[in-house]
Amino acid sequence: MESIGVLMTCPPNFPYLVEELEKRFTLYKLQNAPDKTHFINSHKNSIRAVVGNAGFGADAELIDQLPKLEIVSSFSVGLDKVDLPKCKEKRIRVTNTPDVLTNDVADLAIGLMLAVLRRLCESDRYVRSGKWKKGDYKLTTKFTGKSVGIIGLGRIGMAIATRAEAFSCPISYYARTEKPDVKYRYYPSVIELAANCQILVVACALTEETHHIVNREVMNALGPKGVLINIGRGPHVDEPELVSALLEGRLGGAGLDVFEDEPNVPEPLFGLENVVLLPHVGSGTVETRKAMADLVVGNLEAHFFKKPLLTPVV
Ligand SMILES: O=CC(=O)O
Repeated sequence: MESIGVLMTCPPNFPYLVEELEKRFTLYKLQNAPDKTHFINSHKNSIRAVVGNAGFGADAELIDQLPKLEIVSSFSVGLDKVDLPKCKEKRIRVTNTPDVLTNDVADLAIGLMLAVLRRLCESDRYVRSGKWKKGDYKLTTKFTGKSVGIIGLGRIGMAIATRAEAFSCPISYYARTEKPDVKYRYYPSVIELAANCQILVVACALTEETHHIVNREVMNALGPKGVLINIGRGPHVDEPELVSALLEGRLGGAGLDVFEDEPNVPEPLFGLENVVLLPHVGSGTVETRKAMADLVVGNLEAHFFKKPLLTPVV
C-alpha cells in the first residue's frame, strides 16, 4: 500500500503512529510543510486518506482541495474538526477512536474533581515553596458524597458516573432525551441539572447545539460552591463568562482539560487556586495513545483492503 498517500493534518508528535503509518503508506506531514497550500497542491492527486486529531481535522476547504480523498481516520474520539456533512455528501468515510480512551478520560475527570476540591495542585505548590515549614495548609472540601451532574451520558459520561458512584456521589444527567434503563436522575435542561448538583461535568460531543452549553445562566445555577469540570471541548463553555464567574466568586471552582482557543488559556485563571488547568490530556497516556494509533491504522487498512471499517462514523 506504499503508493497510497496519507495526509497527516495533526502534528506528527506521536512517533508510534507516524512509524506505523510510514510502514504502510506514503505519509505527507502537513504541519512540517513551510507552505501548506503549495504542499497540498503538489500532493493532492496521491492523497487518498487524511489522519487528523482533536485539534486538526479535515474542514470543507481541505476536503475540496483533495479530489482523491476516500477516508478521514481521526486520532481522536471527537470529530468536531471534521466536516461530517461534507464527508457524507462526497461519500468520504470517517472513523474515530471510541472506547479505547473512555477509561483514561473518565479517570481524569475524577482526578480533576479531587484536584479542585482537595486543592491537590495548590497544596503541592505549598510544599515545594517551603510554606509548609511556616504552617499547615488550610482545610479543603470533601469529594465523597458530592452530587455530580453529567452533561452527556455517552460512553465517557457513563464511565464518569460509575467512578463517581464509587465515591458515594448521587448522579444526575442531562441529555437530549432521557435514557431508558438508566438509574440516574434525568433533568431535561442543563440549568436544572446545574441547579441540582455540586459538581457539573461536561462530557458530551461538541456540536452546534452544545456550543456554549455552559453559559452564564448555567454557571449561576451551579453557584458559588459549585465546581465545573470540562473534559469535553473548550467551546462547550463560554470562556469569558467562566473567567468572570470565577473572578467574581459566582462559581466555586473549575477543573479544565480543554479551552476555547488551545493552547491559549485565559491568563486571569493562572492566579486562581480554585482552578486546575490541564493541557488537553484526557487520553494522553502511552497505553491509550498506542491503542488509538492502532485503530487509526486498522481503519485505514480495512478501508484499502475493502474490509469493514473497525469504528466507522460515516
Ligand atoms: O479530545 C480528544 C479526543 O477527541 O479524542
